[in-house]
Amino acid sequence: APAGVAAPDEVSAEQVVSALEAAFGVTPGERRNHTKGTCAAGEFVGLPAAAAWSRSALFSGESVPVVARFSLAGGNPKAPDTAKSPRGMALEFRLPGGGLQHMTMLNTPVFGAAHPRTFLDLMVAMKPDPATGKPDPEKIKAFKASHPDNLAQAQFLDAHNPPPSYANSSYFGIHAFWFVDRDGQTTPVRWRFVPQDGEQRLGNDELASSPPDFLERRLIERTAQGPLRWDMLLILGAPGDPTDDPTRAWPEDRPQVKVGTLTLTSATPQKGAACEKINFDPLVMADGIAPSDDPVLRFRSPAYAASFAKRLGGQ
Ligand code: HEM
Repeated sequence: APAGVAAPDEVSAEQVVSALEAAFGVTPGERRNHTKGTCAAGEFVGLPAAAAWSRSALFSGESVPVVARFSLAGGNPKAPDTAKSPRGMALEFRLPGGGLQHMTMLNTPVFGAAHPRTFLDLMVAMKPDPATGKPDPEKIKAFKASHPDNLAQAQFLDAHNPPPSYANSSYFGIHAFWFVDRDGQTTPVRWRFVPQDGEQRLGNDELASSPPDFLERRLIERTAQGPLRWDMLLILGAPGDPTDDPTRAWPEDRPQVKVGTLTLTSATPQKGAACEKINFDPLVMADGIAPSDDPVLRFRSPAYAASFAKRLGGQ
């Protein structure tokens, strides 16, 4: 970059967390992003056939306890459950021997930023205009025009209404990761969790008529009725597939293999529950799964740490 101009990735975690705070305000003691959420718990059973690609203890075939958190994107603790924004599913797998594996996913197949700079610029553009209390449409327009890497996720969110329940959505790992087998051979992969309850979306009429809060209640009711399951699908990358760009999907014809099933058996409001004080940093990984060189994946870790440190300190 020319002198005095920041290179695309010269963005600090503190800058991004400050921009989230300016865009959404601060709820003391709470997450700076994905503030509204619900805890859940259950187990994951991996398929031993996945050992062909990963030696992770996830795929031993034994039951692995899971602490989960579902959420709405953004720092608004009162975000309406009809908002056409991403929904999150964060999983902490508690492996035998004490190891941890995190998967922190969204219900969009791609992300809205190829670099941390794009995410920062979006948060800056979303800061409410003091005159209206709302983001300035001109600033959003200018952001979109100057950040084409935001387009794919924005188009997906535009074209797909949100789900009526957290239980009726797929969740995508979005980034590429490396699976590492027993011999140290690596395979580029992506993954998604597909609901056995089926994918559903609110109709436009329901979008207009639904109350602001229904996701938490429906998840609690659904898990009280019986086990709630997602299949974990592994998508195998081919040579040349991008592993460093979360805004670009891989071709649809890549092999998809079922590698396990997540079962959730309970859900509770987040206050005081097990998921509340977890930092679902996606770089918390156990042996057998490794991060790609995706700059957004790498940046998430310090950003989550900055938010986590503040909220643990009561800020
Ligand atoms: C530049 C990119 C990103 C930044 C700066 C960012 C920032 C953050 C921050 C600060 C938090 C709150 C952390 C905490 O206090 O515990 C958060 C939560 C979350 N993020 Fe991101 N994020 C980014 C990209 C992504 C991507 C690509 C995904 C999905 C693939 C994602 C999914 C989530 C989810 C699901 C949560 C809620 C986790 C929980 O329930 O605790 N984020 N993000």
